[in-house]
This record gives sequence, C-alpha cells and structure tokens, in this order.
Amino acid sequence: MQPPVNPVPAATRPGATTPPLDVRVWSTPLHVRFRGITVREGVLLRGPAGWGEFSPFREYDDAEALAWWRAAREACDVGWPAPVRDVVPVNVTVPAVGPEQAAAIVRASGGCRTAKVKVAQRLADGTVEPVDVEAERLAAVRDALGPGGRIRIDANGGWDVDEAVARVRRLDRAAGGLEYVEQPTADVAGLARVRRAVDVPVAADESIRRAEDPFAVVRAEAADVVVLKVQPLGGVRACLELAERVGLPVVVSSAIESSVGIAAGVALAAALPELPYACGLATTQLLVRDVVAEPLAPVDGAIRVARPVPDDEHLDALAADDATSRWWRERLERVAARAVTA
Ligand SMILES: O=C(O)CCC(=O)C1=CC=C[C@@H](O)[C@@H]1C(=O)O
Ligand SMILES: [Mg+2]
Repeated sequence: MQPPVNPVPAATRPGATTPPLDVRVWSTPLHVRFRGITVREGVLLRGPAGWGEFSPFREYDDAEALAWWRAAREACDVGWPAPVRDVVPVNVTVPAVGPEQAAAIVRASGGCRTAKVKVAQRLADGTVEPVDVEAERLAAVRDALGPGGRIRIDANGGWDVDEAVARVRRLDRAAGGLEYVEQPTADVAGLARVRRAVDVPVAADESIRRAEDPFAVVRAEAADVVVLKVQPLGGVRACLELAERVGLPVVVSSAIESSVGIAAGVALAAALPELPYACGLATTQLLVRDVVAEPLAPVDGAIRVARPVPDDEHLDALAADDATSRWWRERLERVAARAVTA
C-alpha cells in the first residue's frame, strides 16, 4: 500500500476530542425535490481552522455518518491542502423535472457548459420513469446547452444491466452524445457489464462512496471515471489519497451541502493534480437559502476557490426548529463519541 498523500500530523489529526467552538443547526427547503428530499439540513461546526459541515442524509446510520463527521472535523481542526488551481469548472445539476423546467435550470446555471441530468427516477407507483420522458428532458437540455455543451446522466443504480444498456443507447442519441453515465446499475459487476456493452463511458459513484471496498471497481475494470464526495469519504485528504490509489480520472461532486460543505469539495477539486472533467459542485443552486452572504455558485461555468464564512444573519435565518436542532445535536454527539472509540 502506498503512503497517504498530504499526511496530517498526529497532533492535529481530525477527530481530536476538543469540542467545537460553535455548533449551529441549519435547514432550508430545496427549489425542487431531489433524491426524494424537499428540505436539506445539517450542522455547521466552528474550530480553530474555520467552519466545517456535518450533514449526512437523515436515513444514514451513525456508522455511515462517521466519515461525514471526520470531514467536518478536518475542516474545523486543520483545514485543507493547498490548491493547485484557483477556479473549478462545474456542471449544472438537473433533477428529474419536465423539459421546460430542465432547460430553464440550464439557462439559469451561471454559464455551466456541462449538465448532469438525473434519470432512472422511481415514480410513486414504484415503476421507473419511462425512457421517452427521460429522452425529452435530455433533448431540452441539449437545446439549452447548444452543440458544444456536455451532458452526463446519473441513474443512481436504478437499472438492471439489460435496461441500462438499452436506455444508455437511446439516451445517448436523445442527448446528441453523452459524456458518461454515472452508476447505471447498483452493483460493480453490473457496471462492468454495461461498460463493455456500450460506447458511453461509465462513472462509479455509490460503488465508491457507499462500498465496503472502493477498489473493487478498479479490479473489475467497471468504470472510466470515479465520483468522489468529501463528506461520505471522510475528508479532503482521504479523497486525495483515494484518488491517487484508484488512478482513474476524478469528478468531485457534492452531497447537496451549504456553501460551507461545498467549499470542502472545491478545496478537493482545487488540490487534485489533474481535473479533466467539470465537477458536480454547483448544487447551492438547489437550495432556497444558504448560510453565507455570497454562496459558492458558478460564474462563467466555474466556481472560484474560496472559503466563505457564515454570518449570524444567515445562520439565524436558517436556524432549524427546536425538534430538528435537538435531533441533529444528539446525532452529532453519538457520532462524535463513536469517533473516539473507532
Ligand atoms: O453531481 C452533481 O451534479 C450534484 C450532486 C448529486 O447529484 C448528488 C449528490 C448527493 C446525492 C445524490 O443522489 C447525487 C448523486 O448521486 O450524485
Ligand atoms: Mg451520483
């Protein structure tokens, strides 16, 4: 095994038991339902190195939330490695919406030249959205982007192999060319089979960030690209190390954080030696409100490398109700206690 890149001195290793200087629970509605949620919430922690975000999705258990806590403590306790670039090109994220709304989201994206479009959505009756509906969404996105733009799709593991192969071929035509398909099937073996069957490159997301063994993707030659998210993978340094060991091109993507969490993703994208693709970090656009005066959002299709500081006015405006606050503080305490023994 290679030594970790950017090792953290033991004395300042994230996970130190010192309590944070400030803890604030935030909550905001989303403009559009995304991955089944209409509200995004989490905790911001302040430490000697600045603010960090802890916002594992509600349904994740404490064991899975531990990596998210480590990412927050890294931000608070030691900050991030130095950037090698000062802007990060990003994709606009298009939820499973109708064609007019999809086109409007692309046009309002702050000049993004790459769009990531959600597909394979489960409908209320448990069936998957028809391919014609997906094709219309993609055609509208192509129209709004123009011929020079890039379109990728994300199925969140929602297809089986045969369905993935058929749909990717059809959606590749509807989009006028796909840059890649993200997580077409849930399992690594399925990704590998889809990858061998279609001309469109395959990206692995859940097979990296929710897998026991992220290197299974590499061994199975199941992906051309890996998607890395800072919170689920335990911090910027953990992602840099993983990127080096995986050896495939990386797309840094968000977990739908506030600008404080997005800054960590931007720091990772800025520190990677190579950044051949636009990153999925334009998601403050999905939030109705943010914790900072100037959210990290794209201008001319790129986000500047910066670490915006939340202020009381915004933190107060996003303050969660008592029950939500209590739930998050209790979760934080449980996960922090787990980190001491882990
Ligand atoms: O990558 C992007 O464009 C934005 C982030 C994004 O799509 C996601 C963030 C968090 C959870 C997800 O369901 C989703 C994803 O699967 O990539
Ligand atoms: Mg994904």
